[in-house]
Amino acid sequence: MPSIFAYQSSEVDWCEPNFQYSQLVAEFYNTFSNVTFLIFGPLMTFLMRPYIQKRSRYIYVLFILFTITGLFSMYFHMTLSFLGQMLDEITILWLLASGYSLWLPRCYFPAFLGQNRSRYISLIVIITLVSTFLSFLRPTINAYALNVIGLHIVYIVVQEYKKTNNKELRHLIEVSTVIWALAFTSWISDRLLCSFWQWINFSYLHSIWHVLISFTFPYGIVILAVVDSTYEMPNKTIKVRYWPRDTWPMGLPYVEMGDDHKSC
Ligand SMILES: CCCCCCCC/C=C\CCCCCCCC(=O)N[C@@H](CO)[C@H](O)/C=C/CCCCCCCCCCCCC
Ligand SMILES: [Ca+2]
Ligand SMILES: [Zn+2]
Repeated sequence: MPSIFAYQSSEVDWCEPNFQYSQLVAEFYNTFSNVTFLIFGPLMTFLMRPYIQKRSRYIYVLFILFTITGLFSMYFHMTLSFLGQMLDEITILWLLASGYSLWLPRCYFPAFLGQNRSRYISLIVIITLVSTFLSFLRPTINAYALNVIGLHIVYIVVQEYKKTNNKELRHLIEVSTVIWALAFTSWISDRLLCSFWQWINFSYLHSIWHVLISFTFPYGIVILAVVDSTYEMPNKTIKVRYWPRDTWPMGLPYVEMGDDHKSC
């Protein structure tokens, strides 16, 4: 049985041919396309610092987990090791769990919790701990299970789209849903249609997934922060801004929070 550190000890191998450019890096494009995680994580932490300090310092954990996901994903694609796979997937699991704990609106809580966030967070921690252990049983299905959680997040976002008249929020949801759909299509077709992509000599869909899914992070965070503010902080104003300039046709969304009262 190979060591968990050994190159190619994972049962999962992506469509990109291995060791094409270096003996050290198994999947070159899949490894370096994670660089956007290393940029967006620290950048979003910096841009959203005033919001985080007013809302909850636990949000720092989410941004740190996002950046670590990029590092572990690089390590996984560089080595295709079992350790790399598990570090990558377990970090994503805890990243999603932190997002659910912080921002899931209370109306989506299971009825037996009675809208109590502390009890809900305890439930999320228990489910995530159990899932962490279960992930070692059938490691090949972990990534599919994580995408099912991703589908649930999209479902919630679409429900909020139906409820709101806020044009800015609707725009953010439209853009992020398109980016997520393109990302997911790239991920699944890399998994299921690899022989076709190799036949046309284009086996880089998983690296396209990395770039697109890293863009859904700032969008997802901003959408959830805006939705959360309407439920949890109705007397605070929250403003969506874009980096590097609000006036540019494309940019990274982030939020600023004012402390002025909406109703006086
Ligand atoms: C109410 C819930 C709030 C949760 C908010 C969290 C928002 C998170 C947004 C993005 C996180 C992306 C993390 C992706 C990590 C990619 C690393 C990777 O590529 N790993 C692969 C192997 O290298 C692995 O096979 C991938 C597994 C699937 C991961 C599924 C992630 C689902 C993300 C769903 C984002 C939905 C955004 C919705 C916007 C409309
Ligand atoms: Ca490969
Ligand atoms: Zn990957």
